[in-house]
Amino acid sequence: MSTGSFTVSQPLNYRGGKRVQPADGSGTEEAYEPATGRVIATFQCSGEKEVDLAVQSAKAAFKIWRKKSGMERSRILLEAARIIRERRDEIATVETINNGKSIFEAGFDIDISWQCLEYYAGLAGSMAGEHVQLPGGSFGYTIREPLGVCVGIGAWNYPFQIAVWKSAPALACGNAMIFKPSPFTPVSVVLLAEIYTEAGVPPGLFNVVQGGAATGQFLCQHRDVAKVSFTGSVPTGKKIMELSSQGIKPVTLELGGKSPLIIFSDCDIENAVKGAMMANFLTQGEVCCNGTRVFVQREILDKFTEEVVKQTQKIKIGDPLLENTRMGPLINRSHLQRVLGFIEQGKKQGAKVLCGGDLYIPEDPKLKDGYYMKPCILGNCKDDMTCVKEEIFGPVMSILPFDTETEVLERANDTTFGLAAGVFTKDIQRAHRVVAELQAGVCYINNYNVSPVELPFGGYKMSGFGRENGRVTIEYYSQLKTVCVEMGDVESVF
Ligand SMILES: NC(=O)C1=CN([C@@H]2O[C@H](COP(=O)(O)OP(=O)(O)OC[C@H]3O[C@@H](n4cnc5c(N)ncnc54)[C@H](O)[C@@H]3O)[C@@H](O)[C@H]2O)C=CC1
Ligand SMILES: C[N+](C)(C)CCCC(=O)O
Repeated sequence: MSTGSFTVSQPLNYRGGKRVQPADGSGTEEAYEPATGRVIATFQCSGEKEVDLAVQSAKAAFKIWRKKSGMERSRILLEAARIIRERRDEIATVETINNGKSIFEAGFDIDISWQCLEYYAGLAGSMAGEHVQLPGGSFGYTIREPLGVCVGIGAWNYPFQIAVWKSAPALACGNAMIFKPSPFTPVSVVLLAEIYTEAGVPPGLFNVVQGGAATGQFLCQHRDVAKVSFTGSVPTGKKIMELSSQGIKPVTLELGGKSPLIIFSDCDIENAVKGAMMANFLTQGEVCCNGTRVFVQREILDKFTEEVVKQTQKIKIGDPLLENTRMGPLINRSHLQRVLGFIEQGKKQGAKVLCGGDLYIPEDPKLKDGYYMKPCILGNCKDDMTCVKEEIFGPVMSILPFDTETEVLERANDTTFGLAAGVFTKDIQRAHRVVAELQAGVCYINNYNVSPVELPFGGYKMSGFGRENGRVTIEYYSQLKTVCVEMGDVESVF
């Protein structure tokens, strides 16, 4: 498969165990191949009727699935994990074509996806409640039950992985799921739906509806939807919470961030430079938990800056399907313009471009309409600059000098976001002391942006609530039933 040649299989909705044309529509959308700017799919957004059909189909599948034992569900999810592992390169290729991230990186996203399925398959058999002894031989017990039909709404930066992070725990707990990907990246999640069917889930257990805001709203408002798990921006997160509140539906919100990465002068500089690059340049910087505010202790500011600029300039940009490419195009033209706009504004406010920050035109003529830019490092940054305060969602690192631990903690926490944070130091007491003060849901010590599926992921403050991955996520996809058992006679008040 080479860039510019991929054909998308249609239709892109998936219901009742097969691809379907939506029963009704609310407009059409186009999906692009960011590497070339080519339209790869035109598709209809699902209307209210199609959303309802998807919900009815999921309800029917839920009736079958919830009756299966945890071990039965586990076996099917393990089979799905095995198929994903087997088709890793093919799925990664589709992800790269539709998202633009390098094939090298997309492969890791697919690895994390099958690992996530294996992890929740492992937990499916041990979902259990408690037994509580009460006076007089009476007792109570709790049962952890699925919620029903859950909705997943995803962003475009990790299309396949986001769909798995939501569906693996949902299905493991015995729920059904309807997933709506971002209209920018409609393609890979349909492969996931087909894989679930091949692995043996009942038809309708995992349905896909395509569309944008209107389709998303129909899903959140549907009376038979029990829960909504959302990954995306803060403004949309607020709307989803509002819509879901009408039906008292629980929500999980994985929203944006402007995370701090604190580099102390006693760190291992080589690792800190690698960490800062991991914190800023994966998926062209379009990562919610990126550590874009890089605070560097003044003693090592020059040395660190020189090295991180040197390494950033070496990043190989270009055709994302080539094995040695490390940075592909951004998601679309308007997002590219928005990211470049942040850099322009930063310059006006006094930031200094230390490298990159402009368009990149690859030599290969077929890539000339792609959305490439050179990764950017901004020096001379101040805390109140727009580029330091707002989420850019592109390959732009801001370097901010600091002097003391107390000062840097104050500045690091001075944001409405709270998704992630990182610290590089060799002083282990300081590392834990700093982490204890950081207002962030995910903290890294001496690394950044690794995401083992065994660990919970999610934000503090306006970065959202609820968690994905880790054992705790079982609680977000299940509800607790209490059963009180009387072993004696009823002592009535009346
Ligand atoms: N915390 C996390 O795990 C992640 C957070 N993000 C955040 O996502 C943002 C970028 O992703 P985008 O796709 O541009 O975000 P977005 O908020 O525009 O869209 C996200 C999803 O919500 C849908 N949507 C939009 N309006 C809706 C409405 N009124 N009702 C229901 N659904 C609606 C979209 O179609 C899309 O599927 C960034 O702010 C980023 O930080 C992205 C990835 C991971
Ligand atoms: C995999 N990781 C940690 C780099 C990013 C995951 C969160 C996201 O979907 O942006």
